[in-house]
Amino acid sequence: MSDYLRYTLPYHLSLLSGVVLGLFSLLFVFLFFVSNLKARKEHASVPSSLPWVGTKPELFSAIRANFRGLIDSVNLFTQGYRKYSKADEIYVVPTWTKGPQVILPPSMGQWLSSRPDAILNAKDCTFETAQFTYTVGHPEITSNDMIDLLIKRELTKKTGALNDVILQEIEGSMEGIFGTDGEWREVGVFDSLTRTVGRAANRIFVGKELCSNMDFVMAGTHFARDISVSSYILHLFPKFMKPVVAWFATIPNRRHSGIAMKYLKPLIRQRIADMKQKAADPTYAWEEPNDFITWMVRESFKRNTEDETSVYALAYRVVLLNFAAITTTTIMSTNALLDIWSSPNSEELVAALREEAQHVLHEHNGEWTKAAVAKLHRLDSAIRESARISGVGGTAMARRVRTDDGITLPNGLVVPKNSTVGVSMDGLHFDEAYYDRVNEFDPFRFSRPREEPGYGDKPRANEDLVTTSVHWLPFSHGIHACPGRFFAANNIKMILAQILLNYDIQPFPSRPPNISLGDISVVPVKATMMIRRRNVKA
Ligand code: HEM
Repeated sequence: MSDYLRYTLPYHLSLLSGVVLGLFSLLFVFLFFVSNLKARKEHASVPSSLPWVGTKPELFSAIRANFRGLIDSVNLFTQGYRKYSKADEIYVVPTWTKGPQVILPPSMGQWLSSRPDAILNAKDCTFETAQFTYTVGHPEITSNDMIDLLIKRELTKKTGALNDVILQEIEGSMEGIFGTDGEWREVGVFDSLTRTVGRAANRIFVGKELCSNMDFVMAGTHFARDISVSSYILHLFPKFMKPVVAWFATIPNRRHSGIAMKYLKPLIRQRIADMKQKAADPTYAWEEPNDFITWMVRESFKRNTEDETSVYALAYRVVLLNFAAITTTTIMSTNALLDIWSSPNSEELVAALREEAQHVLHEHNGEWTKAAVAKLHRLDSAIRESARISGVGGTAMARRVRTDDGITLPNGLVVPKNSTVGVSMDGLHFDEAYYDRVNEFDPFRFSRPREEPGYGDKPRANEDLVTTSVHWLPFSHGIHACPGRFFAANNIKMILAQILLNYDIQPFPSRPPNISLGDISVVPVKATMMIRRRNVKA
């Protein structure tokens, strides 16, 4: 028998590999057909009078156009902007994750930014793009108001007042990763900033003990990455196949959110118990931490549904908060660091930024108070300019039409229910009508006017990092402008100021390029930098 097996094994193996290959080929062809049908249906929902970019009369034209939207979207958005937006016309871009995007010209930006959710919905769009139903689940938690409310009512109001504890975490993280001995080290830019941003923000989200636990912090950021990856896969499939595909595609999502939940649940259970005991007995020897968990538990005491009060639901909200906060902040920090240290005159630029940080810190007795961070005008401008030139691109202010009869745009065109409308971020960020020398990274573009004599007397639009406009859109604009931007901007400025004050980075010979993926531009996550401590610690 064993001789027979040995003799026939190669034959059986080749037969098996043939069958497997055949099955995969069949699956591929099936997917291609099904995806093309799905894409055709989506494309047909857009008013036929509108011009498209990125489509051609060719076999399987719909799925091939979407594929072009996956690999070449920056180019498509820019082409469309130059040809149509500049002529005040509307155009359509095929995308992989959002379906066809109806792109409005700048003249309709302000109108778009102020439409109420009942007509043009922001969350419908985010949820569909990231396939929240499958990648995140828990619709009762994701569509609840508690996170947005607490960011606006608590986090933003306290931003600045908690900088002393945030600084401790920034310093602790940097000393651990960059060293204190003055030796040059090669470290990943994105990785080191993820850890620092994650630890600093989580100091305010979950408190001192958990924020420096990298198993927890990295699980949160991996969960954010898992959501993107699994959503890209799911966009390939028609609705009826998604539940099955999602079960496999979201295995990492469940694993990483599970790790974060493992740490969060006991913390929240204990906080609820302590807060209840303190309320019942004011002499109870326990001091309430000033963090997001405390604010959230306090808010949950006013609510009465399971989705707003259970330990699970509250813990899951913190996972979602990490999803919204950490990778976004890390991307903006990474772009700013790469743009500053790759600029042609980076030595002078770094010297000017460092001089500002030293001067401001000295003026504020060595403390990064709210007022001190607000005075970092040059650094603020450099980050804002980096977000303009290296921003994520794609569709900004993307909104889904909610109303059954569709929506009538300002030019009279009716766009049907479930279409997605928005504006082109890169088109606007690179439009000469709003910015001079659009392709140049001009770090002091926004701070230069402030340093001119007599600036105080000039009536000028405020152009700080947190100020959104229809032509500066990294945080979006209007009723859904990112509520976390005050906290994010505060932390990015403190992180970069600490690097300027305490570390040397070797300038990059050229800017490690961002890559275009889906309808966005992604930072080079593998780029490394040479960094050393300046003021060596004993
Ligand atoms: C540099 C960092 C960040 C960037 C670039 C960013 C960007 C954005 C963008 C583009 C939106 C979509 C707005 C729209 O639909 O028009 C958004 C929404 C949101 N962001 Fe941020 N964000 C950042 C940091 C944060 C942080 C730190 C938090 C939490 C503390 C946060 C919480 C949220 C929430 C809750 C929403 C949903 C708001 C709504 O639907 O009304 N973000 N953000």
